Amino acid sequence: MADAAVKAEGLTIPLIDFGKFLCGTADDKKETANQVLNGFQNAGFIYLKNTPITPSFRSHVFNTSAKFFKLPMDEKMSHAWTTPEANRGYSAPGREKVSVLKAITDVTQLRSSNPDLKETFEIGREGQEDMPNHWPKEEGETSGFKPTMLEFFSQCKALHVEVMRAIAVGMGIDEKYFDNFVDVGDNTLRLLHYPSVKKEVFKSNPGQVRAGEHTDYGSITLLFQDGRGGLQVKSPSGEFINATPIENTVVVNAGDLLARWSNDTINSTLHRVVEPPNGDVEEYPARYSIAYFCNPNTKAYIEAIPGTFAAEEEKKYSGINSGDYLVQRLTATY
Ligand SMILES: O=C(O)CCC(=O)C(=O)O
Ligand SMILES: [Fe+2]
Repeated sequence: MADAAVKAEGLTIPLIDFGKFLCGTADDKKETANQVLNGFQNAGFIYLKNTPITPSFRSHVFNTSAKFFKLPMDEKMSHAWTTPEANRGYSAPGREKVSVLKAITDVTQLRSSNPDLKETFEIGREGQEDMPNHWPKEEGETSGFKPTMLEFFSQCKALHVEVMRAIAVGMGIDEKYFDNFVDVGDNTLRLLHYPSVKKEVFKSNPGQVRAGEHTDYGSITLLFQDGRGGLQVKSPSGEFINATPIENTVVVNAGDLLARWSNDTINSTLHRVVEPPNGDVEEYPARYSIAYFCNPNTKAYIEAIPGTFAAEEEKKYSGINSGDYLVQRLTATY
């Protein structure tokens, strides 16, 4: 059994040694794969330690991200996010309101009441001619930004493939079953900055959050958080539970498309970012996190994974094109 990273109100999020999947004995590998799959089938969330992404590189990526957010607003706005199809660039605080509501009018109402207290910068697969990435100038504080982010993108892409292999092994299907579905790397690297905020802001607006409750859309999300706290995951009994940071772990959660792909045997669980837990301050410091949203290839056709249904009529969803699904979801969010 894996240790628990989080355990409260019927929510158990396992802390899994992923090194044992990558480099362990055959038994270690199978046992770890089972832990990964069980975590996604129950909490919808897992914590991974001992991934190939080193602590020193991770910290370099966080430092590089912070330098981008320190740029003047007009420079950041010159890289503004434009369309759901491209899903690249900078979003100023209040621009995106993630929400469980899908109607655009409702999202607009929500956005004007309690905007998310965050700014983000999104990077997609490099080299897509019709959707170029935005890159800050390779000079001054942001010199080295592009090679750092491209390297991180590619390390995360590789980790996605390995986590999908663990799911396959857990399911008892061919370890490489998902490889051809995820090899292109149609993923999104999102840098997040939650600016420092006075405690008073939360006190005077009980509904105020740093990021509203939502599920992610794709296959899995690799979430790298700093030590500030505030991430919460919804338990089966409906309570939001702190997903307390554990140094050098990667929080991984299943997204809606993986839930659908697994015929709802895997859970895509609601989560949000709220006022940090240690409230004995006048002002909370800034929080930084990085979400790497993994998706099946844009062109992949997604229908129930073998073994997640016994008979045709047990398939809960019709097949769908991955890219169409994601654009549809993103269109409702911005
Ligand atoms: O910042 C975090 O810890 C969570 C971010 C998140 O859930 C998202 O961007 O989808
Ligand atoms: Fe999320």
